[in-house]
Amino acid sequence: MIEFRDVTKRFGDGTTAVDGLDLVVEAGTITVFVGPSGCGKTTSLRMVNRMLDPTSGTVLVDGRDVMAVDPPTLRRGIGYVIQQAGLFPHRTVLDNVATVPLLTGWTRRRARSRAAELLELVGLPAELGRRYPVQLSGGQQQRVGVARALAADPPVLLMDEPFSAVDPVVREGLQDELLRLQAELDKTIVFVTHDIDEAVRIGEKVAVLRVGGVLAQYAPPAELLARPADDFVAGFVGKDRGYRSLSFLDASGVEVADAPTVAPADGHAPGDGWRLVVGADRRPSGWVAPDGALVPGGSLYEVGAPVRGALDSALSSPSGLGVAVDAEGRLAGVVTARQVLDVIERGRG
Ligand SMILES: Nc1ncnc2c1ncn2[C@@H]1O[C@H](COP(=O)(O)OP(=O)(O)OP(=O)(O)O)[C@@H](O)[C@H]1O
Repeated sequence: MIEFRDVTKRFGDGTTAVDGLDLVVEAGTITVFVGPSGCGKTTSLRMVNRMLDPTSGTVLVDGRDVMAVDPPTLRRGIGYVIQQAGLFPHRTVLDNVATVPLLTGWTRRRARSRAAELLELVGLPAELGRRYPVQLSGGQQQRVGVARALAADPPVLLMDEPFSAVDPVVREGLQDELLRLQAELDKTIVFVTHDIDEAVRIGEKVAVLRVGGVLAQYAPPAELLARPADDFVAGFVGKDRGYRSLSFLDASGVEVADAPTVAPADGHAPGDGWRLVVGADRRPSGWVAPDGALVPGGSLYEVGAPVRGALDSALSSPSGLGVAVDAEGRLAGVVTARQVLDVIERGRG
């Protein structure tokens, strides 16, 4: 657990970067600090591992005031990942990851074998270990950065805009990977970003800061989107927050109905209404229109997934019927947008 108790940081030139921050980061969770440029996110993060010291107030890690622990000892228990990974350019990928274990006195052999395990853990092929950082893509470098921070198996991980230098598709992949890793490793992670979409996607709790380093709201993402504390938070979480909040409501309340289906081999004769093309494996592959034309399907959604996927499936379907599948991709049934909206309305209670 990490606790900020009335923490203020003022720099020599009089800038107040963080102002009276009170906040508890629960152990084993991902907490995201988000806010506009200059709102004190990085400053707050750096007070956890003593790259900066507070002007007043206390930062505690597992109940201990960080000021009472000498920085090298403190940092051994705290991994740190930054934008563009911050890898050593003249060391191989494997040696980059092995750096911290070597510093803590491991033999070279043991450190390298741990590094190889970690590369696998973050989803990188072993042969990349022999390359130099410059020979990797941005996304691969970020993975190496994460592997390096995990090398000493620290209980706490600080991540400062780790994925902001990569394009949106790679970034989503890295976010998924982080969520997968966290499910396995159960670290206490503080993650800084200025991107609200990233914050609500990966954060279990999100702290929104405003310029001047004041905490505007600290809440789980669904609550932040549904009930912003004030106009600043509402503006920051954005205009389509109503739609985005559908990512947090599950679609299991949406009853699926049987769909009229045809087998691919049945041909595409004109007929009554739309029919879903379903193969022998029960996987849907498109629609036959009433005039017999074959039309590609809209998006599919998995039963029990967030309601956003169900609504998108219905809205994107040429027939107006969203297609639900099970975990193996087999047809479960169809839904209309109206049904999904009814579930959303009921969810408002
Ligand atoms: N060493 C310093 N000396 C003086 N002012 C500083 C120093 N470091 C940061 N600041 C100021 O403190 C405020 C908070 O900076 P910080 O880097 O924590 O913001 P941030 O929210 O992480 O911003 P960004 O998203 O742009 O990285 C800013 O006004 C910044 O200019």
